[in-house]
Amino acid sequence: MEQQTQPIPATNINPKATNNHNQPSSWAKKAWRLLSDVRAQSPLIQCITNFVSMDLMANTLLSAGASPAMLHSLEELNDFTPCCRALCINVGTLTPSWLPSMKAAAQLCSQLDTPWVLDPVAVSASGFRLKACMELVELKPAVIRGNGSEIIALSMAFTQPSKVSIVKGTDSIHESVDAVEAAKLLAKSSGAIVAVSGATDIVTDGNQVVGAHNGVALMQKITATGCSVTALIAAFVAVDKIHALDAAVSALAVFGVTGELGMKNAKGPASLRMHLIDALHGLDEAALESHVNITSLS
Ligand SMILES: Nc1ncnc2c1ncn2[C@@H]1O[C@H](COP(=O)(O)OP(=O)(O)O)[C@@H](O)[C@H]1O
Ligand SMILES: Cc1ncsc1CCOP(=O)(O)O
Ligand SMILES: [Mg+2]
Repeated sequence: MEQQTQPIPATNINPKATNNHNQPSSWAKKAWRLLSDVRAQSPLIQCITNFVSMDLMANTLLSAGASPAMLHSLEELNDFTPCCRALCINVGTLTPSWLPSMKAAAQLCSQLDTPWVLDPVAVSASGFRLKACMELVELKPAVIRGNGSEIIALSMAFTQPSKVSIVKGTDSIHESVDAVEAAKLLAKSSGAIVAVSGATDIVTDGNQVVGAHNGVALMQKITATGCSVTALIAAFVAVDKIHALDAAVSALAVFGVTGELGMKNAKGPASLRMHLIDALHGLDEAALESHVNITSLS
């Protein structure tokens, strides 16, 4: 049953808040509708992801109401991938033996018009990884989500390959706002919605730029929060593939809000990890509406 809409406290109405209808509360309503659809439809989400993230990613999807499946065997794709509503590909612990599965699954999704989402973890850590990510981008992801350094490097690989800076770790050395132009270029060249996570999560289709300002800095100190929010984007895109930008913004905002709510009970990264999952599972419309902070950055 749909819950009653709560009035929004005046302090939560941001004059720059943006949406398709120019109504301040519209983004919160959209995010709530998408989360409700994920809970109602429980879309099956295939995740071909790194070993570090499998646990948190699966639990994040379950807490949101989706149905995660961490299947990556090439032999299973023809049977399994067509049953999925969306696919999440994450190159965090990439090896040559996994890449053919990633490409085959992405190709299947493109043929079936099933949305898929790419997380280019540590894209510039090696030439092998960078080439693999570029090949995956050619297979038309609906959304690419990375941190600032990853999006800058991946965008640069297509525009100025000789200038790709090597970032060896999985953590960003850039602020997300430093990656806006790179994200726009990557979105235009790939056709994907590009999302950059950070203190402000930025999402663009190459023209429109939206910022989601939720979350807490301690989320960076839990490994695989980035991977997990990418999978959450896949779940939101699964229930509204026509509006991938709205789905990506909403998923990032919802995850950020659960970080803020989880932080109320957390003592450090380990307990935040637990409380964040609990907060996602229990999130209601009133809490979402009063915390969501999304603005236009165009
Ligand atoms: N300084 C910050 N303040 C608030 N939230 C943050 C901050 N940095 C990262 N986050 C949040 O943490 C999650 C993971 O983002 P990030 O750390 O950028 O990804 P990755 O782990 O891939 O590097 C995202 O939901 C993001 O919004
Ligand atoms: C530490 C690490 N090493 C390879 S993948 C991975 C997890 C990265 O997760 P996230 O990008 O969400 O921090
Ligand atoms: Mg990451």
